[in-house]
Amino acid sequence: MSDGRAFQDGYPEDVAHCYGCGRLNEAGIQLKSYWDGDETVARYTPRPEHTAIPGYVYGGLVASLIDCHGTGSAAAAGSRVAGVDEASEPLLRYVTASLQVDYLAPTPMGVELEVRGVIEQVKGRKVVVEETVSAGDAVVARGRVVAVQMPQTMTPAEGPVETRLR
Ligand SMILES: CCCCCCCC(=O)SCCNC(=O)CCNC(=O)[C@H](O)C(C)(C)COP(=O)(O)OP(=O)(O)OC[C@H]1O[C@@H](n2cnc3c(N)ncnc32)[C@H](O)[C@@H]1OP(=O)(O)O
Repeated sequence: MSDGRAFQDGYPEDVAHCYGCGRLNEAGIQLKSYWDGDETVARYTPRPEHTAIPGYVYGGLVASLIDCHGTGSAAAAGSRVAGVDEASEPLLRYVTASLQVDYLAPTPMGVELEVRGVIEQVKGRKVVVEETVSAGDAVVARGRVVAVQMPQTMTPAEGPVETRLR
């Protein structure tokens, strides 16, 4: 995994509150994604409240990891193509247009999960990312995210962060 700034730490402050990946959302997952060669990677250990059946991870959490690793990977890939300095400048903002998830095997609790992304396409305002989620050697889910640059009309709500998160 490459060192340096996580993709999500490059989000502008006014859009850093996402439940899955916002660094300013203290109640959230705060997923961190990085380049690993041409692929992208994030690691996360689910918390007890992410339980489905005792001993197994809630599928919505797995989907959230795919979602936010996908949009983060899109931000990094799209910014790279646009010539943004990924180490220091704010990354371009991407939102989820489509999220597909296939659950291949039960996801065990108590294990660090690895999310891997492959950038399938960068085209105009759109980035497509193919992903896997693994628990140890087992691939437990596959996913696909179509991310599109955040529309101008989707402006962040006014007011303090605490109010926005209520
Ligand atoms: C910045 C950090 C934020 C972190 C975000 C974390 C992830 C999130 O939870 S985001 C929240 C959930 N997502 C949303 O609320 C988005 C709501 N949807 C929208 O705002 C719009 O529909 C949006 C932006 C996705 C697409 O807008 P629009 O400008 O109409 O796109 P449009 O110009 O038609 O399409 C662009 C490309 O995307 C494709 N596309 C658009 N929607 C979809 C879709 N649902 N499925 C597949 N492809 C799609 C189009 O086909 C087009 O591709 P191509 O260029 O190859 O023809």
